[in-house]
Amino acid sequence: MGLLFSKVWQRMICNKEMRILMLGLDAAGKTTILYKLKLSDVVSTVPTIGFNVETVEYRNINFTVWDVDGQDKIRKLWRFYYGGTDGLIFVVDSSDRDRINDAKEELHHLLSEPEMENAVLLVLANKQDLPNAMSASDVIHALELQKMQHRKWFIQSTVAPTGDGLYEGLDWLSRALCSK
Ligand SMILES: Nc1nc2c(ncn2[C@@H]2O[C@H](COP(=O)(O)OP(=O)(O)OP(=O)(O)O)[C@@H](O)[C@H]2O)c(=O)[nH]1
Ligand SMILES: [Mg+2]
Repeated sequence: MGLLFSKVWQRMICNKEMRILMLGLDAAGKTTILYKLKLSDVVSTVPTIGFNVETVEYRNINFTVWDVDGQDKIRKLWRFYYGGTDGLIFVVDSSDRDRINDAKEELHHLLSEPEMENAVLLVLANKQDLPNAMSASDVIHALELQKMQHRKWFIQSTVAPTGDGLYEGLDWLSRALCSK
């Protein structure tokens, strides 16, 4: 698995600085995914503002995961740290039917930010191993992805702890970003 991922990252090197942000509700699987990618050591920091930021730097790629709990003050901070995001990875707990609507609202709120204007969107329908998980097409409808007219997006089913689907998702992202 490590080898496959390193190939994906090799392809992501296209002589461009890239900012990739990974977000999603709490417990969606973001940290698990970040570790699974094992690019190098994940740097986890708690800045004075009091929330977690996890970053991975690999050549031209800056990969950042923010703890987001729907607070507007955190969204305002992205603006401070980042001029714009090239790729947004939005992680969903597909088994959490109770909160899929919250995830939808969070996603659409995020995408309405000016910094996200040119971002391509990769949705990871995570936790597909759980018996009650929604399928990727259920997640498309629940998140109303089909309504997005002007954004390049892709959905991928994943199981973060085994890495299933991550390669395919990142492969799409690298192609989408390098052809931008
Ligand atoms: N069954 C199953 N469990 C998963 C999967 N992905 C993550 N988990 C578990 O879900 C829990 C939350 O995962 P995290 O990676 O900590 O989630 P997170 O998005 O980083 O959560 P916050 O840091 O709280 O925002 C952990 O117990 C993971 O082991 C998956 O695909 N399947
Ligand atoms: Mg986390």
